[in-house]
Amino acid sequence: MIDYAVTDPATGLVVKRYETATDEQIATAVASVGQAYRQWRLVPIAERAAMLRKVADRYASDRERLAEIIIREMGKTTAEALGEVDLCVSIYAFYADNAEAFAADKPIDVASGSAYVRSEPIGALLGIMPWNYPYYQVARFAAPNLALGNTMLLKHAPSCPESAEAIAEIFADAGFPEGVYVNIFATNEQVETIIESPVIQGVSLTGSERAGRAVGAIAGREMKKLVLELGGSDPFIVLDDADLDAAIAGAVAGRMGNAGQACNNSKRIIVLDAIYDRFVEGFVAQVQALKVGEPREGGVAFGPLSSEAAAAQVVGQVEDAVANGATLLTGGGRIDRPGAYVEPTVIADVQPGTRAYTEEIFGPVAAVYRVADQDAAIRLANDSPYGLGSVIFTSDDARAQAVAEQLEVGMVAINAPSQTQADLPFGGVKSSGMGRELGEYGMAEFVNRKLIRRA
Ligand SMILES: O=CCCCC(=O)O
Repeated sequence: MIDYAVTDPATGLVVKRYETATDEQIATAVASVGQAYRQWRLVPIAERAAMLRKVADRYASDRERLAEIIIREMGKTTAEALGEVDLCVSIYAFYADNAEAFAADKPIDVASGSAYVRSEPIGALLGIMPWNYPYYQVARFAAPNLALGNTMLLKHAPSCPESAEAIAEIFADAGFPEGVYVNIFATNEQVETIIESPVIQGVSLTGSERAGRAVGAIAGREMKKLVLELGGSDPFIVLDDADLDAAIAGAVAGRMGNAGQACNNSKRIIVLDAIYDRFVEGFVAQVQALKVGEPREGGVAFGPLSSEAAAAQVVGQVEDAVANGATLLTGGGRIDRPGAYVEPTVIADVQPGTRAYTEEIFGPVAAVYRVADQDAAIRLANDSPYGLGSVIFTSDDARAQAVAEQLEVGMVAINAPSQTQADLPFGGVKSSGMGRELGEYGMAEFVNRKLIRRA
């Protein structure tokens, strides 16, 4: 049985417990999103967009209170929590401004007669979202799909029930009719039943590869459209002509943001031999200088990890790496204080075939790799089951372009750490998932592109 509860990772104390839904409540919720869809799809898109604008305004006006909820739920720093709320403002505003244009009819040139494609919603959807960005993960699924006319059930992470309720309340206050956005505290068994329901036409999951495979298997069996945004072990490639200071600062920010708990953190720092020693010296010094502490304290780089289990898992992965030939350059352990704190860590010499080489490490641990040249960097970058994002630092744009074209990933950032924007598509290939969120592409997944032609 999943236990929905807020447990403050800075103290380990349970703040509040929530009731898991009964099977009857789930059945009612499924029926309600199915019924609401019939009306919601007929509401003019401009009216749906206007409601999203109200959602954006509410995130903006309530940002401190909303930020405090996620600090308590998963230990994010105040600055990062406020940053996440602001990102949500931009996402809801982006779809409020652009949904109508994205959904406009698309004429097709035909030899005879006329034809166009109309973008229609497909029905009620299920969203399954994780704890690492409790508001933002929901926003990038909900905003484009509500604008398009789909309705949705939202199953949030068991550790995020307070933010899950806050999100549902914001939609209700913004005027979304009952049944258009419905939060559910569901079990995994109930999730399977929901996907099996003929009411549900699609599933979007952001989370672990394991969860993605489990939900994907059910959705595949039931022939439900699927978007998966899973893990990553993003390469951060530093070529020998890179601006070293910028690359070091970018690698620290790209790896340690959100305490290293983002799918698109730069988890593997791949550095050309010619500058490796200088890079590592500067990188380790900056990682050691990071202040880790109570998430509400000014100047902290990060607070605790999301839970005791998360901290134990990360430290276990580092210990396993070191036991299998990796070198610990700094950190590697728990911080001696109550709460799920882990030291900022750098490891080198990670051996192919070991867990740290292939697994995603979801915490403040950077693995640095020395490679002989650009081709070796590309080979190593692609030697991963994942293919989400990537970063290239070089002062030669032609080299950046050549490397970008050879990386097996969904996103490439040149001379800057990965940064999410409402208007840019987000997603990966290989075990990082399928489909795209954000930008125009984010409204192009759960859509019926209906052809209408005339003789
Ligand atoms: O875990 C994935 C979160 C993505 C964070 C981002 O978009 O920056």
